[in-house]
Amino acid sequence: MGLLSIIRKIKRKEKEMRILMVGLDNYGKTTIVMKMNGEDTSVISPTLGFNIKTIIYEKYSSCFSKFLLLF
Ligand SMILES: Nc1nc2c(ncn2[C@@H]2O[C@H](COP(=O)(O)OP(=O)(O)OP(=O)(O)O)[C@@H](O)[C@H]2O)c(=O)[nH]1
Ligand SMILES: [Mg+2]
Repeated sequence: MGLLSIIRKIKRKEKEMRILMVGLDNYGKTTIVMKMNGEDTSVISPTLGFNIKTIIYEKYSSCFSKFLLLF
């Protein structure tokens, strides 16, 4: 069994989902992620660069990322 198949097997067991959130500035991406995580959303500042967050929801752990796209 190769290393890649071992990693795939572990990931399948963990039921990990990776979600990439991309959108225009000031569209509420961070607010959605913070609300889902039960965090206070009264003071939110613009995300600089990108942000990676892990949320444990029941058996699932989700990873949210925001990427800065450069053209
Ligand atoms: N009225 C209203 N305001 C919202 C809503 N969702 C977010 N906001 C506000 O919109 C502003 C921007 O929200 P953010 O969550 O920082 O948006 P973002 O997409 O992460 O922005 P960047 O990090 O700059 O890309 C904040 O002041 C929020 O309070 C909504 O559903 N309704
Ligand atoms: Mg943000």
